[in-house]
Amino acid sequence: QYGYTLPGWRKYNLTYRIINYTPDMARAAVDEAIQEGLEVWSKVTPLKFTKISKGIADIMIAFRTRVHGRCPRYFDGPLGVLGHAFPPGPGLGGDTHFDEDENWTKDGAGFNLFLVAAHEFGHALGLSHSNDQTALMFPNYVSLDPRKYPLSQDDINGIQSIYG
Ligand SMILES: O=C1CC=C(NS(=O)(=O)c2ccc(-c3ccccc3)cc2)CC1=O
Ligand SMILES: [Zn+2]
Repeated sequence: QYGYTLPGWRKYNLTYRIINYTPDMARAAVDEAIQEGLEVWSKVTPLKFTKISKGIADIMIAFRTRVHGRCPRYFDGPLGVLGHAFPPGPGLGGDTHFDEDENWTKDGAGFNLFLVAAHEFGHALGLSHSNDQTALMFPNYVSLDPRKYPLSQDDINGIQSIYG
């Protein structure tokens, strides 16, 4: 069960923009992993996500290493933290960064971008971590088959408590 949920976005139509691409995967595979990571959540809420290719999106997505830009959180090189996302809000709110020092993949090798993205987008939408070990919002990465990796009831309860 969730400890707490942060206030969510006060709108259902959200935009996202992929600022840069990891060299680990084909661009189309990154686009697909991100889109599917967002669809995990839009399937169970009224949320709609629209991809834009310039300007400021609600959810700005980037691959970064170590200290990066004006981001208050840093990455730690290979392994360790894989990504971070900021809770809903203006500016940095909703922005999601992935650690470029990881090996991003679309299958079981390295870290599966779809899986980590789905988890991070949970944070970008206002969810905290779940203590339900079958939940997508569980704090530890599990490399289950990403396509059959359904949301747990705990994830659904959490997101619907914000955007029901
Ligand atoms: O707020 C935080 C702080 C630390 C994090 N650690 S992580 O980047 O190594 C990470 C851990 C687990 C996942 C994950 C959990 C369940 C399913 C898929 C991914 C994703 C990223 C991830 C995160 O979102
Ligand atoms: Zn960052």
